[in-house]
Amino acid sequence: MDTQTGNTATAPAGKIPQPPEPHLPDNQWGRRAWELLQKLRSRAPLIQCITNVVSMDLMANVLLAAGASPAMLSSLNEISDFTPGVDALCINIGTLSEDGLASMRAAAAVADEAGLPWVLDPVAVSASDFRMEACLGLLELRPAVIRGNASEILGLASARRIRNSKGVDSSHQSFDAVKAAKSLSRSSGAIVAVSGAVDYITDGRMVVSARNGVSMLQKITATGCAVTALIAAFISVEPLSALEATACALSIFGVAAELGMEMATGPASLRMHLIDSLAGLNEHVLVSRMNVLRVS
Ligand SMILES: Nc1ncnc2c1ncn2[C@@H]1O[C@H](COP(=O)(O)OP(=O)(O)O)[C@@H](O)[C@H]1O
Ligand SMILES: Cc1ncsc1CCOP(=O)(O)O
Ligand SMILES: [Mg+2]
Repeated sequence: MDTQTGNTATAPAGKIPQPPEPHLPDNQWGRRAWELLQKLRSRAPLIQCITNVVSMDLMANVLLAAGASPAMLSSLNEISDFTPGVDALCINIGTLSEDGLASMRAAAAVADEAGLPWVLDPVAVSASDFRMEACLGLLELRPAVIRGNASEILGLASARRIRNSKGVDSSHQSFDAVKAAKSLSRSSGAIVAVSGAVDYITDGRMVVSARNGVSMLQKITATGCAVTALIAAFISVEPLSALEATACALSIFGVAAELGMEMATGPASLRMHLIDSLAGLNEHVLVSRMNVLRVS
């Protein structure tokens, strides 16, 4: 129940105020993830991605394999016609330009106004003042979820470019950014996910860890971008439980990578087998492999 209004229907994460989500027992995550994946497969939500040029192919294919319908439309001239009709929006600043930023702002403003959930991926936010300022401006348009690697979350949470950041890859471990993630979640109203060997997801109060995945994911470009888009797809079918939807998306992506790794001989074949494994994922395999635990 919304603690401020007394309504049983609550605003999606990012649309403050947001009461804490109830705590899901550790042994229920597999069942919950399967439920959400089935919803996604049956509804085929339309996910608009305004993203970097490196990631478009993998992102669209991961969304399709999961059951969503991706659309990489990004022209400013199309936002007012197209964005109000989407189920969720994914914004990724990986190859940011002036024009791209104008589209991102316009689309996020439409989403905010319409109550559509949207997700921010602050790629390499510490690389330039331009990126940092762009992200800080986008935060004002209330993303439901922010997903980044540890260096990105540390930078964005401090609102200052961190010195030891290294382009798009992380120079920190995910655990090192948990405190920053909680603080960013509280200041932005968004669910914040830090990816890495262990993924951490927080609503500013509780922290959940998702422990699936394989280290070779770091050797395939745009896996972080793709999992952010997957989060957008999951929150579109469960907007009132954005923390659970985010943890399930990260975990399902990790399980698909583990299954793919059993057939892969290197990063290129892992990319292919990950997509196949995601498309073919069944309940038994998902439930037996999922490894999500509440840590605080
Ligand atoms: N060492 C690792 N072991 C297992 N999974 C990993 C590892 N590093 C990253 N991942 C996974 O790879 C995906 C991309 O995460 P990450 O590399 O942190 O993002 P980015 O590509 O944005 O830097 C996530 O699903 C994450 O869980
Ligand atoms: C290599 C590169 N350069 C700009 S965006 C990009 C892709 C980054 O993808 P990810 O954040 O998923 O590693
Ligand atoms: Mg990234």
